[in-house]
Amino acid sequence: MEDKYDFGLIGLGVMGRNFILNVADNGFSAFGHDLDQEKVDALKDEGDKEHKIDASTSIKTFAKALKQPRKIMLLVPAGKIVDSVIQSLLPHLDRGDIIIDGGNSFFTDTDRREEELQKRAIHFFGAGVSGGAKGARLGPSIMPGGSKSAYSHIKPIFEAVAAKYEGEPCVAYLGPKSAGNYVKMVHNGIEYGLMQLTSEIYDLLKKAGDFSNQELHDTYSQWNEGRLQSFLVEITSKIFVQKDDLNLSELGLLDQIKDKAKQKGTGKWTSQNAMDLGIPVPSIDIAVNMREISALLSERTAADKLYDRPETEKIDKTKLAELAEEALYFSFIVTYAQGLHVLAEASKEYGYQLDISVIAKIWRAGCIIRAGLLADITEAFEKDGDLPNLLVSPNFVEKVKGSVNSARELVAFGAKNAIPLPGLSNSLIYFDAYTSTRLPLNLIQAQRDYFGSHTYERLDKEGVFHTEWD
Ligand SMILES: NC(=O)C1=CN([C@@H]2O[C@H](COP(=O)(O)OP(=O)(O)OC[C@H]3O[C@@H](n4cnc5c(N)ncnc54)[C@H](OP(=O)(O)O)[C@@H]3O)[C@@H](O)[C@H]2O)C=CC1
Ligand SMILES: O=C(CO)[C@H](O)[C@H](O)COP(=O)(O)O
Repeated sequence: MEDKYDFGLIGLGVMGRNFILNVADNGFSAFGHDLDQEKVDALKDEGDKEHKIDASTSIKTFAKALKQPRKIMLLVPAGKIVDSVIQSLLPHLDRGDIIIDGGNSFFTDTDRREEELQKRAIHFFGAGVSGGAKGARLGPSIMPGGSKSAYSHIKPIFEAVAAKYEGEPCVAYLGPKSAGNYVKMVHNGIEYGLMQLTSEIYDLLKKAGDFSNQELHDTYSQWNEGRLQSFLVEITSKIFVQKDDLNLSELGLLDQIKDKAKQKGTGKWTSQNAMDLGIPVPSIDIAVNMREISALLSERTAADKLYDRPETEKIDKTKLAELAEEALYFSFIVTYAQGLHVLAEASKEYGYQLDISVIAKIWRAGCIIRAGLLADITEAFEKDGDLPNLLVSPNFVEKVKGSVNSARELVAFGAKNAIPLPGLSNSLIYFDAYTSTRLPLNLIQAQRDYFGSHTYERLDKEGVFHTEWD
């Protein structure tokens, strides 16, 4: 028994290799498996006196090497590969063993897998991991969901390897079934929204303020020292001054990167599922749309030739940076608000029993959307766990009031000067609509009843009404 390993990891790619090294750094013995001999050999080479690590291309050897109940994490590409890895593992597992899918799997796949494995008395966790390669190596945020009783077996390992925020590990049991995968999916939806916002503000600063890459670096670095402090603002500041390895021109690397953004699906799934739940997330929707529009590069180039655009007015650099900081702060708040709103609704719909303050807490460090704001968000939901929307939190009303007008000014400027600010615009539209007692959708109800007898409700009388409009 002593020779057996505490933890097993399948898929020794970007995330898996780093995660298993992190586990070994924290004093747990760990055994890896990948079909690629080179990756297996590279991991074996990491073993030394302090790190008990081994690996094999044989799934049987891998399973035999693990202590029971086996704790096996998968960090393989989402989709059919996860099913095929589970199938290849099953003949070598015993009742009570635990499989943890750490990848970005779609949440209904996780529910299906959990149900199937339950029949064989195997516990299954969907545990989203965020933080990229560096996070996996040095401390990610981990979002586990699954069987509460089985969580006690993996808790010590996850708490040891997770990022720490003021000493607290950025991992917590989130809820049953696919709760962990779902939360990670929405994390990524918010990630899409924040990335879109930081990108369009970069465009605005360049076009309206003639900011150089060095000035963009200085501005984002300065923002990162203040209330916009976040991983994404920090890395963006660094990206602006990254030199080009290929040195093909005088320009920095960023200026040579094609403006076609790829996507693996988690942002789109967030939008699709939010729509199924009836929760609006326009700041995330538009971020997905913008990646889609960006992919139409040749069509965009052809269309560009057909239309003139107005000459861009210029704004004083200091003034523009001030407006942009306020607008970005406003739209970051709105984007988190939308993501958290989806989580609250999904919790009811799917029975996840999510505690939003705990989710905000474990996002404060380690993950891609970590930000100073998350400490304030945690506090808001600790005060009121049933908060329907961050925008109505007493902690946030003054922050929003103090920044929304800059968003208005820039959205108007962008529209007039043909600089697309879609994330900012959608955040503002969402805010204005969500905070309006009366919207013109009474007219839509009238139209529906006019052409389809769909009925309507009245302000002045209870009940459902239909009018013979003609
Ligand atoms: N990269 C990132 O920043 C993040 C990724 N994720 C998620 O984590 C998961 C893994 O991502 P990532 O590490 O980037 O992916 P990689 O492609 O880098 O790694 C996946 C590894 O799994 C191996 N693999 C594939 N099929 C099998 C199999 N049947 N048996 C054993 N090993 C197999 C692959 O081998 P081979 O290459 O030879 O096929 C590869 O080594 C994905 O779901 C991803 O979405 C989550 C957070 C961040
Ligand atoms: O999960 C992640 C970080 O938290 C991945 O980095 C993310 O999946 C990247 O997504 P996409 O390729 O769609 O931009």
